[in-house]
Amino acid sequence: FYFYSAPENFDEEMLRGKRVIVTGASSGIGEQMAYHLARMEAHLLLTARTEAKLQKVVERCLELGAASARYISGSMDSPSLPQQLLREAENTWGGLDMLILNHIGQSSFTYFSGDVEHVRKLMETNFVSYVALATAALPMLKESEGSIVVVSSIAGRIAGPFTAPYSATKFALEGFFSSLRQELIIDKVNVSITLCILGYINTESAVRAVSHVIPDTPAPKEECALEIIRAGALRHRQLHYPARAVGTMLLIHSIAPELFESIVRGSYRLENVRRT
Ligand SMILES: NC(=O)C1=CN([C@@H]2O[C@H](COP(=O)(O)OP(=O)(O)OC[C@H]3O[C@@H](n4cnc5c(N)ncnc54)[C@H](OP(=O)(O)O)[C@@H]3O)[C@@H](O)[C@H]2O)C=CC1
Ligand SMILES: CC(C)CCC[C@@H](C)[C@H]1CC[C@H]2[C@@H]3C(=O)C=C4C[C@@H](O)CC[C@]4(C)[C@H]3CC[C@]12C
Repeated sequence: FYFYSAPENFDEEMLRGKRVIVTGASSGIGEQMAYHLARMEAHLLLTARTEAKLQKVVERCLELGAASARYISGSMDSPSLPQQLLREAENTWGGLDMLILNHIGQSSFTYFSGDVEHVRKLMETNFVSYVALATAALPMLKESEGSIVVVSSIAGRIAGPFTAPYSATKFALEGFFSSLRQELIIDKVNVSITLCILGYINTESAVRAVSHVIPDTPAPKEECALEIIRAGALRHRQLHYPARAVGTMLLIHSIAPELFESIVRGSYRLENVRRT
């Protein structure tokens, strides 16, 4: 389960002075990752659409001890932003050590409405932009023997109802980055790729989207963010968080998929699913 040349133990010092890009850093797990990295004295380049929120996150990062912190705002459905971001890293740092791909476009937890245009756009935001960012970052990551961290979901491994477009984008990520990882190994390029398989996390947007349907208690975003950074720094190929819940779901699904799916459907408050 470990990428070659993986260090054994995590030490927060590993991130000190490292040059890190975090996408989707204005809220949720991305914001929490920025705060952890700031505490660890990393150099930060953050991105999301909302400038006012990014400004506040950058301020807080500087208070927490970031070696430096700046942001570029913009939408990842625009094809120019990935290049712009990596150019900024090159110009200000002359390199990059870690690329954390975390942003997602808005999607609602409901029956597939038939909106194909939404699927096209979500693919662009949640998947194609990840490919574009990784592609633009690879030359610098090769040079630094750095890391790519891809934040995905259990919904990118096992599809439940009400997440059809979102699940599709997350399944795509695993296909692309698992293939790319092997090409890097064949080419003896020491850039690690960590895929994060997350369960339900207590970010504002997730709780708002699903708490009326899913009665489970979500896991804490702060711990989740730290585990993602840890897995990336240790060059692990995969992270399950929360480990026990995600591990159990994957295991049961692999043994008895139909039974698993019916248990999931049975646990939802279906009468509360909004039909729009
Ligand atoms: N929370 C959960 O239960 C789970 C989350 N995950 C994964 O974790 C990651 C983070 O999720 P979470 O923290 O909950 O999400 P949030 O909704 O809290 O954060 C999403 C981030 O992406 C940004 N964003 C939204 N639209 C765009 C866009 N078009 N272009 C660029 N940035 C955009 C948002 O900022 P802004 O609006 O300012 O652009 C925000 O910073 C995602 O990859 C998600 O799939 C996986 C499993 C479960
Ligand atoms: C294998 C699964 C069928 C088991 C059920 C686990 C459920 C409870 C968990 C696992 C993954 C979770 C979703 C997720 O990954 C990300 C988002 C995006 C966010 O904007 C809105 C919430 C949403 C849809 C989460 C909703 C809750 C999900 C389905």
